[in-house]
Amino acid sequence: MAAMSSTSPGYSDPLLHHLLTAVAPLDARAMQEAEARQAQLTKPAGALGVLEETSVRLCGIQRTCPPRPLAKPVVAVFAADHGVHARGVTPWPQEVTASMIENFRAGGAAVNVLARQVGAEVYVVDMGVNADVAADDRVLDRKIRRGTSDLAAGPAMTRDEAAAGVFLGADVAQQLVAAGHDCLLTGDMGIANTTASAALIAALTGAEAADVTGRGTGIDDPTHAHKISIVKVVLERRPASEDPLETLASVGGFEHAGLVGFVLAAAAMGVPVVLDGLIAGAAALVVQAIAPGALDYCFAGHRSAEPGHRVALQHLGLRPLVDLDLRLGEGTGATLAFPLVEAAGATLREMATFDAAGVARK
Ligand SMILES: O=C(O)c1ccc[n+]([C@@H]2O[C@H](COP(=O)([O-])O)[C@@H](O)[C@H]2O)c1
Ligand SMILES: Cc1cc2nc[nH]c2cc1C
Repeated sequence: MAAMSSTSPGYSDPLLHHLLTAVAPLDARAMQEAEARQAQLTKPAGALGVLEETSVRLCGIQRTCPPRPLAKPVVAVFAADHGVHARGVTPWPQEVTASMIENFRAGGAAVNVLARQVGAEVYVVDMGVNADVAADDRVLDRKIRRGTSDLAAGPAMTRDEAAAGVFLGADVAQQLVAAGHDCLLTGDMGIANTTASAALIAALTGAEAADVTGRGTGIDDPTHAHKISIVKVVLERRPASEDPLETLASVGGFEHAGLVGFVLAAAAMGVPVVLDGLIAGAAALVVQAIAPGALDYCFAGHRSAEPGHRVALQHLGLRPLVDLDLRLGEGTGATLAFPLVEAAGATLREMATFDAAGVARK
């Protein structure tokens, strides 16, 4: 990955337009072939449940049936800090974002362990951590600013910063795919980012603050009530006329912006994405608002215990592959779910048909 560029590409709304128009519809012929093949495989129709739909969509994404094996998965952990941290919405000090990056670098975080289990590589992308983070071949410097502004007081970032984040995230996806990665898994790290995620989810779904604001890393009842009141303040101060990029700039985080670009670019390249939890769900709502077809390239890895994630998934129309009460982020849910996506594709590639196996039909 030494070839990965350390400089930022330029950015502007025309570039965003290009990224959006590059997302093609899924390949209908490959999906029809996949459905027909599923019907020939030695099992009662539909008996592989969600794996069947997953396998069909994988064919649509890769534009071929059966789908190619997903041999080189990668998790990109988008990391950033948040001005709203100063409002006391989380019990954890902000420096935990930077120290967890060192833990990722050393291979000791949960996502590193789970990624080793499934043969995925882990990259960290510093989108806006409020600390000096050393870049190396696994920790990429894409820092826009050292943390967003306080979203309760005004916009978290400028529209240009949000667009920059989208392009930086897209650039990371492009470089990972150029390096041979064939399935992109989303991850995130950012103390206080569940507040920004709740605000994004409420803004983009119309849900009430109280229905999307959870306990994040773990907060008591008074802090939870305070966090809900902060999200309410954010929703009230937003202008009604925002477009999705403005909403991202207004209430999101730099990691959300990076994730938006990462997902859009993966879709534009025809590469499947496995989404993680609450933070990825919030970013995916921005993607849905600007390029709904890009969601066809996304699998919801899991459902987080955070209430806002349930709301986000419903609005996205995505069914989570696993539901294990995880509420960690980092890409842990996406990484755990990745083998299910690959298993779905393997059924189409490897299962015998009724004719080949000589099994009688009903
Ligand atoms: O992904 C999730 O569903 C999720 C749910 C709760 C917490 N997190 C992680 O916890 C951190 C933010 O929590 P908080 O309480 O500081 O807002 C951030 O690093 C997230 O990755 C992540
Ligand atoms: C320790 C710790 C690890 C995390 N991983 C993702 N978010 C996190 C938040 C905390 C506090």
